[in-house]
Amino acid sequence: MSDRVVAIASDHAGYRLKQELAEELGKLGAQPLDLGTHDEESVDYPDFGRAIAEAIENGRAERGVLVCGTGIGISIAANRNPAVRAAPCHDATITRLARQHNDANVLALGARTIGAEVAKDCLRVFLETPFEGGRHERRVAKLGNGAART
Ligand SMILES: O=C(CO)[C@H](O)[C@H](O)[C@H](O)COP(=O)(O)O
Repeated sequence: MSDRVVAIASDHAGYRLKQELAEELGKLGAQPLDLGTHDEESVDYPDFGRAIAEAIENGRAERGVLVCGTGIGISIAANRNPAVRAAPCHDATITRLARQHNDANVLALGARTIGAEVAKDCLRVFLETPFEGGRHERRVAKLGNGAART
């Protein structure tokens, strides 16, 4: 994989896993763009979902990774931006399908619901799996998202 920019962000619950995944991104050949949070002090996940969405929308990052306690709240926040297709994932299989069928451009993970090794598996699959296109192209187009396919 080339050194594409992948934005990464979390709330307090996801902070530690976010740090591990930022390091993992480098090992996978991507360039992490860390949009916070920067410690475990309590913060609000919508602020970080929005930050990732803006980075995708304005082209600062090609993809995004979000971590909160469950991956749910922060993905809901990111998905309010039409440039984003954020998928909350809990294993490699669902992550693969999120790329192949949904062309997900943001991976959302729950630091309180999955372990670090599973999260790293999800990250690798998220980066390596191409969108299948074909029948899925039409369906993704109907989502109305304007983001480029990557
Ligand atoms: O999972 C989350 C949102 O879907 C958040 O990361 C938090 O874990 C959740 O909102 C609970 O927050 P807390 O203040 O850490 O109890």
